[in-house]
Amino acid sequence: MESPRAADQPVLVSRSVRLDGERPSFRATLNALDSPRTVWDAADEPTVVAGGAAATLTADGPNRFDHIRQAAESLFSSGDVHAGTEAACPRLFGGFTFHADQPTETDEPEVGASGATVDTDGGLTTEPQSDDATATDASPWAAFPDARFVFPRVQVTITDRGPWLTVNAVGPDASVEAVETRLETERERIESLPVADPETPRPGIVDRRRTTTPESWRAGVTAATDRIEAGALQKVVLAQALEVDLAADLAVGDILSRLGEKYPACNRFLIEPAGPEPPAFFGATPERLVSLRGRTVETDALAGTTGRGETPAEDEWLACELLADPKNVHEHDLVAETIRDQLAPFAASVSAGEQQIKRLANVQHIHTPITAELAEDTHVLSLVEALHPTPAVGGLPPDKALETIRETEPFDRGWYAAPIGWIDAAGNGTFAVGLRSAVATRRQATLFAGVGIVGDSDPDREWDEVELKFRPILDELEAE
Ligand SMILES: C=C(O[C@@H]1C=C(C(=O)O)C=C[C@H]1O)C(=O)O
Repeated sequence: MESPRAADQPVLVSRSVRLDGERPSFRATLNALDSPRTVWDAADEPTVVAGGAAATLTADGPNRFDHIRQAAESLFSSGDVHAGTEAACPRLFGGFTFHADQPTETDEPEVGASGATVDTDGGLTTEPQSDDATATDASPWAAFPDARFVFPRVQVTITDRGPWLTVNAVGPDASVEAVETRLETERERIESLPVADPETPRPGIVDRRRTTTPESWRAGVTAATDRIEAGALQKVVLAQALEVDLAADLAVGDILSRLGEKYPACNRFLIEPAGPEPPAFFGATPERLVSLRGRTVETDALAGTTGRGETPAEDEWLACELLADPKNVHEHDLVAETIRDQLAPFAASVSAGEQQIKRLANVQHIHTPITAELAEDTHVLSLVEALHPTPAVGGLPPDKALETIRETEPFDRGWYAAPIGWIDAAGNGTFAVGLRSAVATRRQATLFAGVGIVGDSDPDREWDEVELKFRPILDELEAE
């Protein structure tokens, strides 16, 4: 049964089926899917592993959130969807750059009425879409536009009650019959994947280049604290990049699988642009930007950091010291207050929980959970736009902080510290902040880590905090 379609409108067809047998291995599933691949694994949500692009939405510039929202609404409005369970419903996965006006090097296919570029696969072909960027481009972000969302061709959703498979198609040639046939072949393929398979060893690092020397870091932090003391700025988050050459090929499935074991409270993600050997942006971030279900919003203020102890008693001591430290509490309070202010125009009510400790394998953070009930129906991307960047990754006031970041950091943040997540047809979604992350090609990775600077920040202690925040990814790249 086909839905009516306008001749000039892309049509979306989506079908899902429950997979039988034991859940296939995460790595085997990821490795079996075509690029561009997506991984999304957030607390209290089903894990999604997806591949291929039935449609790709891209947008540039300061209005990128709005352009993607409009393009997504238009895409989903043409839907002929049978999902079987809510978790298997078709979704768009992607993200944004940190700054609004990155130079981009994408192809320019047809531009949709929304201002976003909508590129469909015209049905169910298996040709990879073309992007010009290759591993030899100077910026690791050359293949990442200001905003990019992929509507996957194949989506495997692992729920508490078992795995589901979704197959999507978009375009004038998309047909229910072709999608149902593909659903059957993909089901056979995924069900026959191994439930366990051997991991490859960590690749090892042969060379590393830090963007920032200890001297230039000290100078940058001191210039920022001078600005704060002069009253022009309250807080700024300064970051560093670390570029490493790998001794063996990067196996992103293995890295994500180990990150999941070591950082179970974090949100794992993988985003690939298109191309035969696309770069990958991946990580395990502790920070949720926002999640929206209906009119209920959940978010987190996460800022203020200390290390882990050698013993549970030392951990506890460090946590108590962190919660009593005026510098870290000030840094945290600025974030929590700003998030509440940013949500206020949308909300009938906003409430913040108790300050608590979020304890990860490498660090401990101060964490305040924040919830809100919206006054009216709102798309998750409108909230993303209002919240990004929070002072946990930008600063206060936002304009002065962004100016300081641009003047100080000698590299492009790209998608680091920016919103990464998913949206569905109803405008629900979850977005994380792309931290504890790297952008990598087969033999090279660039890692990012930043710290909040307030008036009494000490450059050397902040340097040590950057080191701790590189650890999650660095540990997975260094040979044992
Ligand atoms: C900027 C980063 O982390 C952010 C900064 C923190 C801080 O300054 O204490 C803590 C958590 C994050 O909000 C990063 O991990 O790169």
